[in-house]
Amino acid sequence: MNLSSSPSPSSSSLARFGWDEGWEAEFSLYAVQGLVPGRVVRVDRGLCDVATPDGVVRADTEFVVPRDPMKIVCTGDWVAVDPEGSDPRYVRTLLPRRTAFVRSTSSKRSEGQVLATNIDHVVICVSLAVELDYARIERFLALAMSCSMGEALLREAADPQESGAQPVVVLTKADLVPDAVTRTHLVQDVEAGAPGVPVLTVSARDGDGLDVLAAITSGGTSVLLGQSGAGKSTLANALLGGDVMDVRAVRDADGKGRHTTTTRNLLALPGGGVLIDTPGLRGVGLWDAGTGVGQVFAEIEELAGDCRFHDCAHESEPGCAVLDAIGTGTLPQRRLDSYRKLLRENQYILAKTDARLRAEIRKEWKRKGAIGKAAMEAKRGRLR
Ligand SMILES: Nc1nc2c(ncn2[C@@H]2O[C@H](COP(=O)(O)OP(=O)(O)OP(=O)(O)O)[C@@H](O)[C@H]2O)c(=O)[nH]1
Ligand SMILES: [Zn+2]
Repeated sequence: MNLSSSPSPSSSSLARFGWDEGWEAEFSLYAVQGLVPGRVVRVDRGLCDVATPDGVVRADTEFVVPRDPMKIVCTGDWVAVDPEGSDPRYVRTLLPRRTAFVRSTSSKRSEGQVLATNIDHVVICVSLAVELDYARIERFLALAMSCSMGEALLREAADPQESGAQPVVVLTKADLVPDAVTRTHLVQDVEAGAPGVPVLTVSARDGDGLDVLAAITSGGTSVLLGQSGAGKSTLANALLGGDVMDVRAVRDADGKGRHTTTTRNLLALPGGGVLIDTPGLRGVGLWDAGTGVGQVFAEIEELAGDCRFHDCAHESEPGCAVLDAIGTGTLPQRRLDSYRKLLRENQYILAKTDARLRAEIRKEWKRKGAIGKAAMEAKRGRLR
């Protein structure tokens, strides 16, 4: 194996973990210092497993422990570690994140928990075994959108062209809806509530639609979100195919055989692309995306408190503290634009959720009405 500290020849093995020209450019500063690039596949108690051109190595995060909990080394991060020879290796720096999946830990705006970083696709899994819950799908979509906005917070010098994570809705267990026309209607229903978001049906059982999903996940890093029982693990296994063994073999490449029993939270997919599955992401449904806006843009909400008008829209109002901050340069225009975009998206989702909710309630009434009518008729029949 090539153990050269120059990233160009040795980092080609990192391509399967998502290494690209952008990361190479970000890393060049550390390459000249002889550091080795790698992607964090697992974190626990101040240590992490890092996939490097030398195989998976254990590294200590002591030198990169930040005050800010949002900057704690996380699964999905790209880092620079010591070259081989130092034991233990240390994580020397964290490359700027492209996206971050953040969960607010409380209703206070200060604390956030980073669940996974550098995600390109948020795959929202929805089971066709039960009736579609549109409000829930929309909550997951809001979450996916907040992931793309995480970048604005964590990467001040972000390229505005970078769009962040893309959501995709996968209707799982499609084999349970054998009628193609019904399946198409269900897809159209979900599409109507999620403009611009791809919606597909997949059956892990008979393999239908798996190729379409695999094509999406083959580029970049994906996470699977969804209710318990939505079929995430089954889909992950289907995407990983027989390559799970191969992944283990790579893990042993550090030759020390110390961590062979631990699980990884980041896996290279055999068809290309990377899958992140962390326990933290599993419970993400508890997160309220609506409150996320104020947390991600806390400084804007704080400024807004000083606006002359209570309901200031920060457009052209006199005495607007937000616009003042733009004027003096303390608040970047890009931040305000991102804030407005997310607020708009949130309002749109909330409005839609309410409409859906009303439709659901109406449907439930009708259903109950029908049951009541049937029961009445049955009773009458018996009396006759
Ligand atoms: N009919 C059918 N059943 C499926 C399919 N995929 C998964 N299932 C079943 O759905 C159930 C739940 O699947 P899981 O993959 O464990 O769901 P999960 O989302 O990982 O659930 P948690 O681990 O609780 O988050 C299991 O009994 C699976 O066998 C499918 O394509 N068709
Ligand atoms: Zn204002």
